[in-house]
Amino acid sequence: MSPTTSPVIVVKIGTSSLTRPETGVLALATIATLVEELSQLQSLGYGVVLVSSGAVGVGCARLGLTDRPRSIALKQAVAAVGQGRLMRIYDDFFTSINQPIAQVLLTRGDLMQRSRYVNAYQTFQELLRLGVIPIVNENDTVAVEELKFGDNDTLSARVASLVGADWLFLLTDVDRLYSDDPRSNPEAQPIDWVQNLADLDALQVQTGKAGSQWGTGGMVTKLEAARIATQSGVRTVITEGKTPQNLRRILEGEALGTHFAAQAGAITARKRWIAHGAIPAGTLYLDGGAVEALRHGGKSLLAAGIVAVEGEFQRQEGVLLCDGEGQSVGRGISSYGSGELQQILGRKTAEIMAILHLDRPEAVSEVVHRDNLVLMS
Ligand SMILES: Nc1ncnc2c1ncn2[C@@H]1O[C@H](COP(=O)(O)OP(=O)(O)O)[C@@H](O)[C@H]1O
Ligand SMILES: N[C@@H](CCC(=O)OP(=O)(O)O)C(=O)O
Repeated sequence: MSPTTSPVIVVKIGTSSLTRPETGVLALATIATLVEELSQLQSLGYGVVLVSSGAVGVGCARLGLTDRPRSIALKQAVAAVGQGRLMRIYDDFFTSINQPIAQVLLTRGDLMQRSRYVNAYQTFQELLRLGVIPIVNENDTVAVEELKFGDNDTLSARVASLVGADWLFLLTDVDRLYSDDPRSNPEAQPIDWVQNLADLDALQVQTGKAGSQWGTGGMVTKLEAARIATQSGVRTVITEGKTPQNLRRILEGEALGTHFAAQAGAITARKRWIAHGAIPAGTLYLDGGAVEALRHGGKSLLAAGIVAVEGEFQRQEGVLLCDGEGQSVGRGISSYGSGELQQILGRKTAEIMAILHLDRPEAVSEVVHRDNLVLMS
């Protein structure tokens, strides 16, 4: 895969910024300004990807529904109405300033298999090379529960990870992250810089549960998005959507919004797929020695260090790695299926040879090779 060399930014805008909360009517001035800003960034040499919510909100407004649909079928039908309207509006605005756009609708399953992930990557690369701004949303109308992103914050983070973006901007209806929901707690303190997401636990940041009336996930999913993106080496910013001019000001160095530092040691494209594309099909529980060998010894995972295997999976499927307390250690691709692993867990090479009827020690593989392993906490 040969990546584009220009810096790439992924900008996610939520329903709460695209529509007026009281009426659900489109915030046309915001959309027009966003369109102008993104086109200018594109002409300044940035690769630009827009992740836009709004299909459900716009669909509801079109159909005169005043509440967000609860049933899955109604939501999927409403999204089908709204997505077309949304793209029509974007296309009108972008076309009036000669900026080509593309619609990319994804479901979680599209990033799951390595071949589909690489395919999606190549499509984005071509679009960026052609000077097109891809506009991404979840394919809400056909997404099934098990293969859904569920919210566009984490979708945008996975897209940023997929395309190897430099920046992810999460545009919302608050100007930054606060120590608590500023709508319900006027004492909430602004947070400008997050070096490491673990720092937020120390600061006891409260995120509530839901978002605004039309939003999905609120701040919880934005923090999850920041975790996914920063682990992939993408600097992430939460800032307000009603002033899209802030994007350029931030790129020029102004301290606006909440910034999350990209984590050191950015991982390769293949490891980004292992970490954020592949869906783990099972869990391997490791003993203390194995956790230590992975975290500090730079080693591959051997069967001897596995104490339990959960789930059913085939060779070359993704697995979660956890310590004895069930805390996440990382993710990897297993060289063995779950059936074989149940037979060889805790065993040494000579025993594995006998159990699997192998004739030489070299035929015994590491369970997760170092190249197929991503450490995460
Ligand atoms: N700690 C916090 N800091 C800032 N906003 C918060 C916090 N906790 C909860 N929120 C809420 O998150 C909302 C934004 O999420 P959401 O409605 O899902 O927006 P969007 O549609 O942009 O995704 C804000 O309106 C705010 O009320
Ligand atoms: N895919 C859905 C958006 C889901 C979502 O995350 O919404 P939001 O919290 O407004 O970004 C839609 O287009 O309505």
